[in-house]
Parts: sequence; C-alpha cells; structure tokens
Amino acid sequence: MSIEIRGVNKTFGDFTALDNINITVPTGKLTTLLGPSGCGKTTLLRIIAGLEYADSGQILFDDLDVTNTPVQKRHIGFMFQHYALFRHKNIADNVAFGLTLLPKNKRPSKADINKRVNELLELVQLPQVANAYPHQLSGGQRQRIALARALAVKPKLLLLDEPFGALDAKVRKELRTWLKNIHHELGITSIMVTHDQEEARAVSDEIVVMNQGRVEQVGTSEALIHQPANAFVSDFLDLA
Ligand SMILES: Nc1ncnc2c1ncn2[C@@H]1O[C@H](COP(=O)(O)OP(=O)(O)OP(=O)(O)O)[C@@H](O)[C@H]1O
Repeated sequence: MSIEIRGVNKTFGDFTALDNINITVPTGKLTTLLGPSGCGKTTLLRIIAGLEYADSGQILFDDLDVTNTPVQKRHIGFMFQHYALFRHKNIADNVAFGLTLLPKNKRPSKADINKRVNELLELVQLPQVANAYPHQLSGGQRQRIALARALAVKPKLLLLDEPFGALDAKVRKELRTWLKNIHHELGITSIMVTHDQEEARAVSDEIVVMNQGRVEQVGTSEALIHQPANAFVSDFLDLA
C-alpha cells in the first residue's frame, strides 16, 4: 500500500509542528522519518496512523482518502517504544491480542489463532518463549515480540516509532539488521521514526529528513550522502 501525504499542517497553540508536508511513501518500502528532537516526526506518524488529526491537508492510502478515517479502520500495525507488552499475559497471548479483538465474524478460530501465533514466533526467531511472561525476556526479545504482535492482524502498513530507543547500542545494532531482513521478507509498507542517522541509513529504503516541521530532503541513503540538498542535511548526516 502506498501512502501519500498532501499539504499537511499541524499547530499546537501558536507553535507550528508540521508546515506543509508533502511526501509519498512507496509500496513495500521501509521509509524513515529522520530529524532532531522536536522536528515533528512523531506528530506526522500519529497523523498517518489516525491517532492525531491534521489541521489541514490529506492522507491517502492507495489513492483512498483516509484523512477522517479512525485509527481502528486503517489496518495498521504499531511498534512503539512505549507501547509495552501486557505484563500479565504470556507471550502467546500478547501476540494473539489483536486477533482476539477482531469482531466475531472476522476472528479466526482458537486453533487458527494458535497456528498464527506459532508462525509469528518463528518469524521473529523466538519460538521457544510462547509460555513465558514479558519480564522473563530481554529488552531486545520484548521488541521482537512487539513486532510479532504488530504483524498478527496482517496490517497493510507498519508504523515504528523509535522501536529500539530503549535498548543498548549493541542490541540496537543487532535488531536493525534483523528488522531490515524481516522487512525484506515480508515487503510490507513501513514507516519508522528515528533521530539516529546511522540507524536510518542502515535500515531504510528511503529517508525523509525533517527539521522544524518541514521536509528538508527525501532520498535513499546514497542520494542523501552524495547530494545533500542543503547545509542542514549535510550537518545532520555528519557529512562535513
Ligand atoms: N499534544 C501536543 N501539545 C503541544 N505540543 C505538542 C504536542 N505534541 C507535540 N508537540 C510539540 O510539537 C513538536 C514536535 O513534536 P514531535 O513529538 O512530533 O517531535 P519529534 O520529532 O518526534 O521529537 P522526539 O524525537 O523528541 O519525539 C515538539 O516541540 C512538541 O513539544
């Protein structure tokens, strides 16, 4: 599913958080919103999700205008740093959670839910932890389970907000390679927020560099490195 953001503006009081954002996120690619703290990345992601509404502008999913569509109807998977697993549910029940919430006519049978949970645990390479509880897992393992949970409902769009933000540098590096591999295997359109240029360059098919509520440049890692559009992009990517 391709995503088009057309002329999106957002203010909080007299502060402009997003200033005329126009971008297209291509089908099946992993696109990163990259920029310093406060530049509007999370606000834009929340507007794409339907967790927040723009003051003006449009959001299109495959040419369909979803600007006023509520989050539950956008078929999105979320993996957010602070969107923790349920402590009192075991891992299998955490992964199955989204499926158990589906309306009765769309909800798979118990056997099918179990089968899907097992497939997802295989996919994130943690088949052995189905009966464990979140506190028994490492931070990196918990984030892998968070991805399995996000994928359970077969979303058409995956949104990741600083998914590895709380992890130490070594695990972060391992997980970004892992995420890139899984993304290539599944080919699901994904948008990730990060302030870490090294992380963005390691995982992204395309990078959207943001600054003070505006888009400075959109391109592949190579394009940004070889042809930074301006001094901000060059500085932010440490190219000087
Ligand atoms: N609900 C809100 N009310 C008021 N101001 C807000 C609100 N949400 C965000 N802001 C402000 O809008 C700006 C952009 O915030 P946003 O969270 O989108 O930035 P960000 O680029 O994701 O930064 P970070 O990496 O620090 O999360 C910030 O200055 C923030 O304080």
